[in-house]
Amino acid sequence: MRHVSEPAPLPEIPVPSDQDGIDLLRVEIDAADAEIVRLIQRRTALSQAIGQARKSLGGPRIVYSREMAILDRFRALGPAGTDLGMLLLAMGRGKLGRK
Ligand SMILES: C=C(O[C@@H]1C=C(C(=O)O)C=C[C@H]1O)C(=O)O
Repeated sequence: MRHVSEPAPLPEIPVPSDQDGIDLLRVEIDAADAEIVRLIQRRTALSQAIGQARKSLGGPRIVYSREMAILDRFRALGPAGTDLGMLLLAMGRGKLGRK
């Protein structure tokens, strides 16, 4: 099976000393947010496709061991990271996640 490799470490960001420097960082934040939204949409679609496949194959709705492994990765971002990971898992469940 193909594995997605870990992304390269991020370069340090020098603290800007003027408004132009701040504006430049804001351009990068806007680009990062757009990419984050795109990736969340992609992640949600991937998760829902797997959920639908498992439903039609008669498998479980949720695989807790896999979800724990995913939350481990988000733990690197601190307590808010775990919350974020849980939100992403909930988005992936979509209709399947509702009782
Ligand atoms: C997508 C899957 O199904 C569910 C959704 C997951 C997710 O969004 O990452 C993880 C585990 C399962 O509860 C999977 O098993 O990989």
